Amino acid sequence: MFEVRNLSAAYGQSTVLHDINMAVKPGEIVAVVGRNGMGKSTLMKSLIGVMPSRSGQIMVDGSDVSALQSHQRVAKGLAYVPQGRQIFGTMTVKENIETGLVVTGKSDVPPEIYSLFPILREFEKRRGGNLSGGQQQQLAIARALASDPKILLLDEPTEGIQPSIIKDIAKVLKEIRDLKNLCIVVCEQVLSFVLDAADRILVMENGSIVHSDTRDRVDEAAIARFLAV
Ligand SMILES: Nc1ncnc2c1ncn2[C@@H]1O[C@H](COP(=O)(O)OP(=O)(O)OP(=O)(O)O)[C@@H](O)[C@H]1O
Repeated sequence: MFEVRNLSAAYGQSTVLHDINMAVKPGEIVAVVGRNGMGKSTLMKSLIGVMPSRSGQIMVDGSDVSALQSHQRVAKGLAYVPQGRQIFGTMTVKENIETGLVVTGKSDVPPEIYSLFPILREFEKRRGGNLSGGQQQQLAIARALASDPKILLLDEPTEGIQPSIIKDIAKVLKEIRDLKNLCIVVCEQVLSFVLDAADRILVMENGSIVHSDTRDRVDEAAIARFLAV
């Protein structure tokens, strides 16, 4: 179980996240949607610990990780796929995935990762920088999975990806959820992707969660209005 309680974060004097609360069950995909600048990336960065939170708790299976550094949070089961993917362009595909293995003590890429992303096995020896955007996104997800997480955080995985591949990313997230029973939190702006992938949708405006819907009872028009510029 992943729980965020009254999380706030600020850049200097400017508070960007206000009392965020969410609970994500194993096997659940929760999407946080909102327009540019509403605080989605700040939320992700605070959860993984690349940015400190100001107050609140981040609970992984009942223990608060909010005072821990990022690598310690990864050891506790959090994994992060950053916006823009941030893969290592000069390293091979295999080496990129191996960077995620460090906390597990394993040295070989688990076969299930290559089963989820067969293209990465095929391109194992290629440099990450030579992959297409969609393939790099798969690589970033594979690298995150290599740490054998309980909670997977993804920041705008569809950014810069062509529509047909966006569908594939939604499909693979659901496969990962089913295979590993993970808690998945994904920040997004692409409504079709969210409707495809998420079990629950939270809307963020100006650093607060202002609306929440389960997928089966979603009010698409209401969510679209929040996303309209
Ligand atoms: N390093 C920073 N210093 C100061 N303010 C920042 C910094 N990064 C982001 N902000 C501000 O915090 C707010 C939230 O930004 P954030 O990047 O979290 O939004 P977002 O919803 O992820 O948007 P996007 O989709 O563009 O990434 C914005 O007002 C932004 O200008």
